[in-house]
Amino acid sequence: MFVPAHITGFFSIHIDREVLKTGSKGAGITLNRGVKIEVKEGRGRIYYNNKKVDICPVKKLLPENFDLFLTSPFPLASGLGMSGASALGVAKLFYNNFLEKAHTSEVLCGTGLGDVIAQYVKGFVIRLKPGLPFKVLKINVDKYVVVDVLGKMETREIIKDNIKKERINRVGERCLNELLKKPTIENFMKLSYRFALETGLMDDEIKEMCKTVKNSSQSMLGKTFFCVVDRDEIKEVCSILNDPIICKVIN
Ligand SMILES: Nc1ncnc2c1ncn2[C@@H]1O[C@H](COP(=O)(O)OP(=O)(O)O)[C@@H](O)[C@H]1O
Ligand SMILES: CC(C)(COP(=O)(O)O)[C@@H](O)C(=O)O
Repeated sequence: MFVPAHITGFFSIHIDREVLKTGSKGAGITLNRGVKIEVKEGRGRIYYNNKKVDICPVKKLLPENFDLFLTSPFPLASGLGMSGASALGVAKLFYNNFLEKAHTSEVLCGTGLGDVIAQYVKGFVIRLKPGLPFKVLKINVDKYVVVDVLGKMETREIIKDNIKKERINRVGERCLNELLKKPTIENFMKLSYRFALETGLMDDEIKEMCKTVKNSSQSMLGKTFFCVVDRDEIKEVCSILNDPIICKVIN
């Protein structure tokens, strides 16, 4: 079982009394790299790249008589939707209503708001309303994405902070309105960079990297640089990055 990574460029947070209706609006891209999911009979243990871990949304979904083995080129908490991908993958294996189960577990754990929906839809995904049933604009793009993970950021700490949430929502709503006027991947990247700066979430090191690479920003919510490039730009971009991972948008 494979579930794609998802990079959110910008978003706004929408909490509803009903968990299913809780989620985010915003935009992001799904990648041809993500999480490989395998299960064996066991005792409810979760392994991520062979290391025993506790991933809240996955724990809520994994039956106690199975062990779960997750493999990914991306670390957890790097803003690439690894928690959402892991939850969606496990839900697909054990539940008919897998989308609702995965979305609900992410929301209840505070580890995600819209990743699961984007990872289900794939492509360049503009989320027009929070939660389920989803309402999205899906755009297929033929682009490469180069990712450079510089560190970690715990999603839960950010989306549960009311001061940060206010800034995220004010800037995120504005970015969505702007993107809908011109729904191109280039405009998405420009607005993602603006979002990272104006919310104060932009890491200084990533800000410097973005000055040298066009169509680049920081993945939300993580300390991860990403840029959208054409094939003939890959070599030059990789030459200035620390540990580049080359992906493609998966449609
Ligand atoms: N070594 C680890 N580093 C970061 N998160 C971890 C680790 N082990 C388990 N976790 C859990 O993984 C989940 C990461 O979720 P999140 O911050 O949304 O990351 P992502 O951006 O990859 O989706 C959290 O539930 C966190 O507690
Ligand atoms: C941005 C975020 C709230 C978190 O994403 P991640 O850190 O990758 O779990 C995402 O779920 C979204 O709603 O767009």
